[in-house]
Amino acid sequence: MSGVPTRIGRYTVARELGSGGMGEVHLAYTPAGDPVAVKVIRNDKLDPLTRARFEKEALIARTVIGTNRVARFLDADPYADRPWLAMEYVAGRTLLACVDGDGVLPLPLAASLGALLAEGLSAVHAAGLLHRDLKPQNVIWAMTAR
Ligand SMILES: Nc1ncnc2c1ncn2[C@@H]1O[C@H](COP(=O)(O)OP(=O)(O)OP(=O)(O)O)[C@@H](O)[C@H]1O
Repeated sequence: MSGVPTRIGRYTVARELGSGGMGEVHLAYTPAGDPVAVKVIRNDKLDPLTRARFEKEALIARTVIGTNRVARFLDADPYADRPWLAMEYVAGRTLLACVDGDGVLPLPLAASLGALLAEGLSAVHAAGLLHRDLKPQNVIWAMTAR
């Protein structure tokens, strides 16, 4: 973890789940012990432009509704020293890990997955947000039915 505090907002950080161009995503827990995923802007991305983009995304993310194909927005502080956004933790494997581990998806499964992704993306677009980075690392095959 690059200088990430052990507490972010009311959440206790447990471990890093992954990282991307703008931030790191951590598994953290609420005071009640429920898991959440908290995205924090990377130390080297605290420039005004990235902050402004993150602020806009956090504002819009709370308006994504009507789908359980997108991790639910919970809370955010885009004005913190290290701006953060908390969302529902989705336990499972990324699509990349599934394909790397198990091989290419059978066609009917790939087609169903495409339909589910389109459902999630259309809810994101309806909220006025462009994903801009849909890739197998960002698709999580949830362990439990949703
Ligand atoms: N809600 C979540 N629940 C569980 N794991 C998650 C969640 N969100 C992200 N992750 C994990 O964290 C990794 C990094 O996510 P992140 O959103 O930072 O990816 P990115 O799109 O590459 O980043 P960026 O938007 O900064 O370019 C994902 O590949 C996934 O494994």
